[in-house]
Amino acid sequence: MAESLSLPLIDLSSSDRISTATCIRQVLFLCFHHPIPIPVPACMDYGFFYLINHGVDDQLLENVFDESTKFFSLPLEEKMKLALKGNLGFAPLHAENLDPSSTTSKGDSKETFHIGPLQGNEGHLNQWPSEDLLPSWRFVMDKYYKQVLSTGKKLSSLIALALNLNDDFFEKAGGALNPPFGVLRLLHYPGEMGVSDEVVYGASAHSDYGMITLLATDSVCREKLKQPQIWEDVNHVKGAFIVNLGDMMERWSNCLFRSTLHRVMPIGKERYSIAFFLEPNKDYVVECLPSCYSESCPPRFPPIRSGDYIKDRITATYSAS
Ligand SMILES: O=C(O)CCC(=O)C(=O)O
Ligand SMILES: [Fe+2]
Repeated sequence: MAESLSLPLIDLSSSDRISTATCIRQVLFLCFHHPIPIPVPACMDYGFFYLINHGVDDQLLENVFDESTKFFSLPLEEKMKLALKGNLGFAPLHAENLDPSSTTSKGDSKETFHIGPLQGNEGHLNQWPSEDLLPSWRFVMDKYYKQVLSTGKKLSSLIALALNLNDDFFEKAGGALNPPFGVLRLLHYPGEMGVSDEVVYGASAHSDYGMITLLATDSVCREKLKQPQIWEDVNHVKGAFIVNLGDMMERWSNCLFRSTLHRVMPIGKERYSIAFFLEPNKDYVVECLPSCYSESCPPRFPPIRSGDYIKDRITATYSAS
């Protein structure tokens, strides 16, 4: 049985930004691997936190869940009209395997829908269900995308502070989020348990690829950096996002901050969740942040174009199944 975990709460509306950033630093600090020691209270060593007072309307979030339920209830044939193109649109059950190293060839037991940037060069690439079928879909998704993007950008300024950078580093000085690249991902898990001793994952073990993930759901699991591995349930807290960092952020921060492995197990009933992945624009070159290396702790990774890094990771998850 997985243990249940209560994560630290980060209040995005707090006026004490320095204390909030310090708390974020404690939560995300990768104390196991980094040579620069920071005292971390054991209870903070999670890599995930709840984000409250984040500015996204509760009602809007509910509307997104409703629209998502309506979409995934459509006949497969209808959904396949919007099949993934350039990683945007619908991916059916078992199309993706989030753990390409696993021997489970069936792929994850979930279906997804991706919405990318609404404006700019990429804006026209999104696929939208027909208005006859889902008249409110586009309006609701559009509004949610904008609100959650704004939340992600505010959070990025706290993460910058937590990394001893100016709070506008990601938006202005570094230019990574100017413009940002965000992907809204709707997920539906049918909850099938598999037969006999076959292992079925809703989402197999993975860490996210990008910078910051904001997740709205009822539960998710994460793995401790501990042997033997212990999986613990992360409970749903009403009105809070579950936040974790992706591998790009770990790399960017020279492993000062961590991404954390997590997975979703089928529970025998349907489940919906809504993830938002915030990433730098595709042309941004991700190289060790100025505050994250020193003579004794040089950069561990070569610079890489954000778009190339994400593309390689996505290709691996769809080709493995
Ligand atoms: O559905 C969830 O709770 C988690 C989904 C997830 O980890 C992902 O899409 O990367
Ligand atoms: Fe994930």
